[in-house]
Amino acid sequence: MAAATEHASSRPLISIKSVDKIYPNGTEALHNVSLEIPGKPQFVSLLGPSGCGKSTLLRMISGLDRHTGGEIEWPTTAYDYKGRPLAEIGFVFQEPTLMPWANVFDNVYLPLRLKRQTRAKVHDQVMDSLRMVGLEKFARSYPRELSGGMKMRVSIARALVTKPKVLLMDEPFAALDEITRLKLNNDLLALWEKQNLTVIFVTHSVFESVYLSDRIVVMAARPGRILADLSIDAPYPRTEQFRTSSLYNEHCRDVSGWLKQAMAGVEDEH
Ligand SMILES: Nc1ncnc2c1ncn2[C@@H]1O[C@H](COP(=O)(O)OP(=O)(O)OP(=O)(O)O)[C@@H](O)[C@H]1O
Repeated sequence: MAAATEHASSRPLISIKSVDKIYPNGTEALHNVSLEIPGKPQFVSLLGPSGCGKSTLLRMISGLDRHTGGEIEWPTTAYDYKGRPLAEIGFVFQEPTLMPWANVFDNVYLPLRLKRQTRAKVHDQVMDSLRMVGLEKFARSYPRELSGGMKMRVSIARALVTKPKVLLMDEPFAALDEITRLKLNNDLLALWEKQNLTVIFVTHSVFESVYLSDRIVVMAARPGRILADLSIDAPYPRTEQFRTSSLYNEHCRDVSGWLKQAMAGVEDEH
């Protein structure tokens, strides 16, 4: 049994092989994208200029949309009859997309309700998820009573309530003010370290990606493709001290260099 578990964790969680995506209007959003997400939890950022296919890649991984070429495999996970992975995936979008007529508890309960779980049965599970994001006291509040940062926390709690293996986040903090964003960066890292979770995080920000990630995948546009796969070898937990360190600055400089190349569409040796 131990050997089987060991074997499972040494296999990749997600294997993306030569994936293409051409939208029906002819836009080549992804060209020959290959990426392996290991079984051991990582914090991976997808960084790149507008239109390089970050959101498209996230949607392909989630199964929300189909690629037009190549393979996306989940070697340790079964598939449903439509070929979608049965691994629990949580998705957080830039907008919190909460139901305004439902309170915080019911918004977080939604994914479990869709799985036909009764409110009574999963009450503690929903409250645990709210506790993870520090909102257990706001279970009965309505979205209109919450700040932008709190709404985003509800959205994260909703994504985590099914205990996913993978959390896909599409520019989740882009619409928030700087202070709230920095606070949520720290909270997200604390959650990630506790939950045995893989996070795939889309961002435009070099600073945010270096602070959060142990791996940054830099993408370029026209067609969307991977330019660099970088590791950020700074230890966790990361704190304000890391943000002001020379190591952080070095990584930011390096990643900025790659981003500049991505924006210029230059693929020379870095
Ligand atoms: N449903 C669609 N139909 C046609 N083209 C699309 C569709 N969705 C995205 N695209 C195009 O595919 C390319 C990649 O888009 P995508 O949204 O994945 O990029 P992105 O890197 O996430 O951009 P941004 O950072 O601006 O969100 C763009 O040229 C976009 O216009």
